[in-house]
Amino acid sequence: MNRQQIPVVVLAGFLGSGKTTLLNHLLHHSGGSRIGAIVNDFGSIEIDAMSVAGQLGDSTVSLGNGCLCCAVDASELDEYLERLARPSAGIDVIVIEASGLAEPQELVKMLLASENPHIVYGGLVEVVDAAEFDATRERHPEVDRHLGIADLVVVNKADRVPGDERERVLGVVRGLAGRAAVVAASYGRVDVELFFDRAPVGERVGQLSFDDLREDDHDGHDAQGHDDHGEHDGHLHSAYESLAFTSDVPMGPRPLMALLDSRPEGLYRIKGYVDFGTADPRNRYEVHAVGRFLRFYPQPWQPGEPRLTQLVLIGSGVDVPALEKELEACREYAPQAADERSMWGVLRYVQEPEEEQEAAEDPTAV
Ligand SMILES: Nc1nc2c(ncn2[C@@H]2O[C@H](COP(=O)(O)OP(=O)(O)OP(=O)(O)O)[C@@H](O)[C@H]2O)c(=O)[nH]1
Repeated sequence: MNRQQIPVVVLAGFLGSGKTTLLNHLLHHSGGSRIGAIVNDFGSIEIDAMSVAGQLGDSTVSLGNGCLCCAVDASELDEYLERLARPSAGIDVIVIEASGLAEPQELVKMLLASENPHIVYGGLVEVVDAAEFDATRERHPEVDRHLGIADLVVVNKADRVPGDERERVLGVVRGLAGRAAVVAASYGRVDVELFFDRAPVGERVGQLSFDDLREDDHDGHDAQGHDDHGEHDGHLHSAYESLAFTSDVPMGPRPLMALLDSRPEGLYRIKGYVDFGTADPRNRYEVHAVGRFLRFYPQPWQPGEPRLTQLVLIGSGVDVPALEKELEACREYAPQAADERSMWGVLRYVQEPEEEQEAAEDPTAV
């Protein structure tokens, strides 16, 4: 193999399965290897890019708003690959984190079609949420097809399911994944070597059915700049809408929790950062909802950091204008005098750091 060629690994998986968590794990455990990352967010606020930015400086680039699989042409992707693959960047491997609604075969196809001599397709890694696996397959049978073209499947969130259930899910995934390696993980903690030293790439690509990669060809709409991707029939994201919400007025913890606690079933994914203003002036609250799972992660505001709430909400069959109005109604223009009880509803969803650490380190959980 040409040693100059940098492998480009596609990291895919349904909404909230743990792609960004896994990417951060790789970045923290890359040893002497330098990783370049391309992050493709579905919503127009680049939450994923923000949560990996800072770790990589100029070796992270963000392809925001819209699924990469529906880019009109691959030129923007090529441009980023070109930038990261330049010898002066000193990068050893490039990871593309696809949006949770992207069609992986479209991305693989783009990489195979790339004329950049410095890169080589490095395989498809699919992340699966063990706790949501059955429900996701039920709604989206096409997920089976995604697993069928993967080179490595990470069955993540092993800590969230009991041992026998984990074995059952692993068995089903192995059946669907063909010859791909299948590993269980918690918080994306996979062996980094396994991730980068994927099976001989040329051989694997040769086994991908070209028809498989070609099917779903579309007429080239530009998804960039639109939050509504309804025109890409057959693609996972065709049934999803997203809302990007930004506010420089703090959010009232009580109304926001009332909204989140009664969120409709279809509102599958929420991510971003919340400013609760005087209710907790020291911390911003990173928030993640995946299905019925909801978690807040308080983090101190950095000096000079603009106090903003930035949320991306992704769902199917959601009344987006109504949701936006409800969020707007949570803004707190005239904060009450400090009332620590107002945060109780939020704190129910804050996990003790030790608890999370234990779950991640528990050898029986992986
Ligand atoms: N319990 C548990 N939670 C996890 C694990 N991995 C990720 N999470 C949590 O799941 C939520 C979503 O994780 P992300 O890494 O943002 O998922 P993602 O696939 O990048 O999400 P999208 O980009 O929106 O598709 C976050 O709250 C994570 O902390 C895990 O192994 N166990």
